[in-house]
Amino acid sequence: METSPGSSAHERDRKSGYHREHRERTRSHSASPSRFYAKDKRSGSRQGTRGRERESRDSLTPPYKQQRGWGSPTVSRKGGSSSRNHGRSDSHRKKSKERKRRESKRSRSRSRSRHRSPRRSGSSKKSKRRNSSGSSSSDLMDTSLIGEIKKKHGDIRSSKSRKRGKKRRKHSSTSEESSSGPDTLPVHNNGMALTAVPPPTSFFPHHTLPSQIPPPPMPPPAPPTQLIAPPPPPPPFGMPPSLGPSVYSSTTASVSFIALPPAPPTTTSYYDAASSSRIPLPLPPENKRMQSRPVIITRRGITSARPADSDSWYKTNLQHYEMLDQIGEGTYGQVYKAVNKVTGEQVALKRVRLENEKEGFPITAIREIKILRQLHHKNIVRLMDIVIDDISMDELKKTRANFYLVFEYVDHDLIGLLESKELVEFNKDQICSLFKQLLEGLAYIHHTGFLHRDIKCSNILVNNKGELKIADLGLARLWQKESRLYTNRVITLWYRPPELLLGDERYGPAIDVWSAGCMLGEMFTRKPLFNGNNEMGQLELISKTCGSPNPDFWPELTELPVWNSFKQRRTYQRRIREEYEHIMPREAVDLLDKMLTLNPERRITAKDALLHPWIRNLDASSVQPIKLPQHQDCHEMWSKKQKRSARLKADGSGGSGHSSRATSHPRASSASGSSSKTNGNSSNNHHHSHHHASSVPPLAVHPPHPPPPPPPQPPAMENNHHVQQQPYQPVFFK
Ligand SMILES: Nc1ncnc2c1ncn2[C@@H]1O[C@H](COP(=O)(O)OP(=O)(O)OP(=O)(O)O)[C@@H](O)[C@H]1O
Repeated sequence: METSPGSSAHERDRKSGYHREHRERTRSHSASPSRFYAKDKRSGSRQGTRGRERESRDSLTPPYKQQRGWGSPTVSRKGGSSSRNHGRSDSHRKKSKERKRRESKRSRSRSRSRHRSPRRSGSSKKSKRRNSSGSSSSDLMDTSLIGEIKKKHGDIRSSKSRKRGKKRRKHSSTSEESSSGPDTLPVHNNGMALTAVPPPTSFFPHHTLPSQIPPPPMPPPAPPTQLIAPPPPPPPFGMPPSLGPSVYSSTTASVSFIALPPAPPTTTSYYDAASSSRIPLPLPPENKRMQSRPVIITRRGITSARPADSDSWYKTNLQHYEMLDQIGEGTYGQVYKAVNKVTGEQVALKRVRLENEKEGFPITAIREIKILRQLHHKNIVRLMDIVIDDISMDELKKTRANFYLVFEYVDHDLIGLLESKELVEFNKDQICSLFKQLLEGLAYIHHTGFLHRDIKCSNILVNNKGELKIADLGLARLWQKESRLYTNRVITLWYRPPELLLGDERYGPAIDVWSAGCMLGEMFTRKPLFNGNNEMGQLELISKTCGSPNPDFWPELTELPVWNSFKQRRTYQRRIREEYEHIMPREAVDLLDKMLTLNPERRITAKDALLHPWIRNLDASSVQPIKLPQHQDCHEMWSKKQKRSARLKADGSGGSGHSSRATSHPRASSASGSSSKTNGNSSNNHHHSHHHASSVPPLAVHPPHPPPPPPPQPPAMENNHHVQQQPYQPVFFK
């Protein structure tokens, strides 16, 4: 696989990515977090804290898939032919002994020559090559946006090469024609190329099997195909997948086929950076699209195939969404609340800034897309689509199109809730319930072979039903024990574990467990456990509560790069229990103690934490639903604005001083109060008439909601989380 260790991509990573990463790391090693944040916000990437750009395009295919041949069902043609031979010799055995001997001799030599025949092996190779002609292996693995668009919309080669392809196909058999081209692309399973088992013809009556493949033996009479759902009529333009594909399952095959309803033709086009032009994307004929693009779902493991709804990707553009509010300021762009104009479904649009043309699409965004497409879990935010601006050629010459990741919308983030003390209260069972969901999502991420590397309260989303979703996988990466060094400049400082602070580059899932442990304490105290200003300060704070790092119980400590230069003012004893026993239930403190173990080798895993008595003994039926503010979405950005305006009021300065930064943009004042709760519930609400056309700049037109009384914040909280000090950026949508 292109991304597996030892492959060329991996080698490239090692040679270029790692060295670049290492150089940059040494250059910026001692930057303080405040510098990181400032730099982050200026440059659009949190390099200092998170090292997003430093890591090379690493393997994003989890090892559990690589090792177990995930989703790669293959048909053994050999098996078919050899069984035919057996059948034939069986029939001859019944005849005279002499004849049988001669016949079996002949059959043996025939079978030998069949295996040796260069023509046959050549043709089989050729057929493989031909089969992949419509989609070369690189094409198959091409999960780039353009690659995806190609797959989605068919062949976008130049007309010249199309003609060439046509000529070539003329000489080949009809079956070859049917096996090449965009409508017969081998199927992807989460970015993995799959050798698709040819579906029984009953699934796709018009599907022509390739003639160069020797006819398979007659299968044993299969039980009739079970129709689970009849194919629905084609959805209207832009209608999302909720209308769903029809699922056919075969009890004989190890795969299921999802026959997707024919999608209506669209007029999508894409911007080709090389030619600086907008290229229309031709679509394959409607009838072909349904028949020959089965999605294969393997029956094993946690993750199945790409979600069926990914088939609707790239069929919409920004015009399908109505922007409502800005809800977050991300590393590579703003996050907006929006609504799908057709379905009324609320979504979060994460804008991908393409500031530097040379750098192209940010690697963090590519990572987030690739990884999220492989993770399907109720506690991980769902990536639904990727859309681009729909702008004219003239506009494109002057500016650049924006990409938007379309996520399911989640009403609140945890930091927004924790900081809204007047609005939200949690009891210990509710905290336990939320934390259990966090552990479930995290255990899943680790089980699939990834590290999140940025677990913190603002990346944990909670909807009005009390469901928790882990978000922001821009820093996540595939992890393989002992495989290579990783940058230690990941995880926001306050949630960063001691091994990373001491320069460890061979870390593992334990880093996320530490961050989650910090969150557990924070959910009870409503303030960060360790809010250091720099790495050494952070270590000092950790040591005060968790005890000083000591090689006696952490032998690998002496091998860590920073250990020798790490001078502590004094030696601290561990006092987690003393500090938290009066705030948290005793069992929760015990779990906290295990999660905040200094030695990562001894730290509890997410999976084991789920078995901890505090989590395991939670009686879900006795947990009262959390009373979440239905009238107000609580996100970090909103919360910061509340604090800022409270401070302004307290100062009585009325907008002078640094606060003028926050309102410097003409739209900022209306925007700042406009974290409007437009639709009450989180999903599938039909948008109300007061939503405005997307051609109107959304931030300017929404009447601000009356903000709740600003919570009085202790001064210590002011620097707790990333304060988004930047003024709103004006955004104009077509
Ligand atoms: N699906 C979503 N639904 C609702 N709000 C969201 C969603 N995704 C993100 N947000 C909000 O936007 C904020 C920033 O999003 P996110 O963390 O994904 O962006 P980022 O670029 O990675 O930011 P950061 O640099 O802070 O990690 C989140 O803290 C959250 O408040």
